[in-house]
Amino acid sequence: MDLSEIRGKYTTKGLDIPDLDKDPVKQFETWFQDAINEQMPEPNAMMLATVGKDMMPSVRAVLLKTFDEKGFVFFTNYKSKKARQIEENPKASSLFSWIPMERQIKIEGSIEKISTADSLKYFLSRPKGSQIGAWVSHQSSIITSRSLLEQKFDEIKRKFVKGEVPFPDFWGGYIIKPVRIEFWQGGQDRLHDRFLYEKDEQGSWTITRLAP
Ligand SMILES: Cc1cc2nc3c(=O)[nH]c(=O)nc-3n(C[C@H](O)[C@H](O)[C@H](O)COP(=O)(O)O)c2cc1C
Repeated sequence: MDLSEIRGKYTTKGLDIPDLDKDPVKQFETWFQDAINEQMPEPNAMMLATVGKDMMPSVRAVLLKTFDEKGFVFFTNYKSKKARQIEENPKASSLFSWIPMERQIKIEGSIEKISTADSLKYFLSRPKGSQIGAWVSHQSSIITSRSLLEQKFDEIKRKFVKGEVPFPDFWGGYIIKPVRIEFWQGGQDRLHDRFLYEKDEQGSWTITRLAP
């Protein structure tokens, strides 16, 4: 299959430093709101890359659930492959790719578990089916069939038919604390705009333009 002629045309007009907020989290919020307004499917889906001690990178989608000056939070299974990699090497890179808008945002930083209290708060806000789902799946382990998964779901559903689904201690949130955030916007003739925010030792952000 020859893919050499597949090539998008980027048309967005140029972007400059004065167009950007000095605070990358505010800039992220503006672009995130644009992605919602433009009805991007699952606008909060981000690709999360982690690398364990074997140095082999691994990437997968997760859903961003909150963000603020402290960082970017998603939820997952604390026994998954990504959790093991994070334990071995608490650094992550994540990517929001809103290609129909000719935009991407890359976030890099350290990563750590959020507090159990915050994970619990979010767990309680989830629909019961998702709460049960968290119990069913030993995420990233090998399973022999889908029917086993469905059986387990039914079993757990029956078990917790009355009352609340207990909070699994192997499930919760991670926060990426960014040190670098890059905003990319496509431009004509591959003259894309790239702006890199970097956090200095004092915690202030500097912005530089990168070659596309
Ligand atoms: C759009 C989308 C959103 C996802 N969101 C999450 C999520 O928020 N948390 C999660 O653990 N897995 C999520 N997944 C599944 C992950 O991509 C992945 O399969 C799973 O977390 C296991 O990854 P690991 O084996 O690398 O740990 C999502 C998948 C897709 C396609």
